[in-house]
Amino acid sequence: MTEGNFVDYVKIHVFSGKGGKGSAHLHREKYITKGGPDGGDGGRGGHVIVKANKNLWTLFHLKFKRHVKAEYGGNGSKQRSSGAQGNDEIIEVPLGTVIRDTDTNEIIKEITEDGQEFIVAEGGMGGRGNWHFKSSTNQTPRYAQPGVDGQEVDITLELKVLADVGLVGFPNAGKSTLLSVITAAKPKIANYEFTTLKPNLGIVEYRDFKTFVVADIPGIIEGAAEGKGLGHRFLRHIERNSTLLFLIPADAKSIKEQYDILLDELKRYNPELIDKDRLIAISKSDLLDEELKQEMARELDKELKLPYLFISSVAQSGLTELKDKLWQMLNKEPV
Ligand SMILES: Nc1nc2c(ncn2[C@@H]2O[C@H](COP(=O)(O)OP(=O)(O)OP(=O)(O)O)[C@@H](O)[C@H]2O)c(=O)[nH]1
Repeated sequence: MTEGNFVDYVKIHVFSGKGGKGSAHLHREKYITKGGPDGGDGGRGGHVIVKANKNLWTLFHLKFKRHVKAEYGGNGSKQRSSGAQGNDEIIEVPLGTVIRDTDTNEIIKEITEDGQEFIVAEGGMGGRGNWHFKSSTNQTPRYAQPGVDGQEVDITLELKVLADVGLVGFPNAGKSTLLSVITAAKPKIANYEFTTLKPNLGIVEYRDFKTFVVADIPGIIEGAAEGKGLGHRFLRHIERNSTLLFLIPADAKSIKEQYDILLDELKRYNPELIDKDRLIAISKSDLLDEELKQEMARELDKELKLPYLFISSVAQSGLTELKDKLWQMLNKEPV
């Protein structure tokens, strides 16, 4: 799908470079005295490599790239000199990209770590020059190997969106409204297994093209009561998720109490979730006047042992601070 700059599916035809020819050069003097083949080896053809870049979040830059072709290896030449290696072609992709063989639809590789490289089409080996064969009785002095052909593959790149921030809150807390005001695009989710849960995912475009994905996690709370199957399937897709955002409406009877209930549900559901960083956003804070807000803040400072902030999707307040805070939490050095 394509929405703005968000592209999560592209097909590319890749060719690696053919290896250079080995040289069949004969050195005149040596030919007479020592049997003279001195042709060097051909260089390897360029590979086509898929490489992970953690600063990317979309396949948009590949949208119009139908073909990627790496350079041929250079031919060998006289005096045993080897041909140049063909330049590799690098296709940069975000983390979470799955590479498939377009013809068979088989997964060739999943790109999960920054800097990870995977050769999708290997450059052909260069041919050996004739000097390798000079003592061989069954080759003529003029014999040198041709370069090996490059590979030609159709690949499909698919971006599997993993959430960075999991949004947790009871129905009516304002989750959908928040997502609609802080996110720019909605990743395609139709093909994923957790579709039945209809998680609400959105991409937050943060300053300077940095982005993160926020997922409303309906399955966690409701799933806890209904049985764990569905929710667990969904959870696999939020494994990268490193921060939990609790959304609690300002008109809740007690913020602390709602938070404790949500946390308890999460813990019962999957204790590992509790290891993630947590932030509370008090939604619908436009319902509070300044005095009330300050009173509430004084209380929360005493009661809560985690950061919180007031936001309002309707009044568009506190949203920049929220994004800043989330970004900061997502990018802190691991302890
Ligand atoms: N005053 C005020 N109302 C809000 C705000 N955000 C959401 N609401 C209202 O709160 C109600 C629930 O909002 P939703 O965004 O649908 O809440 P949700 O958490 O997604 O609810 P579920 O889909 O049931 O899980 C709606 O009537 C919204 O209009 C806000 O910032 N201020």
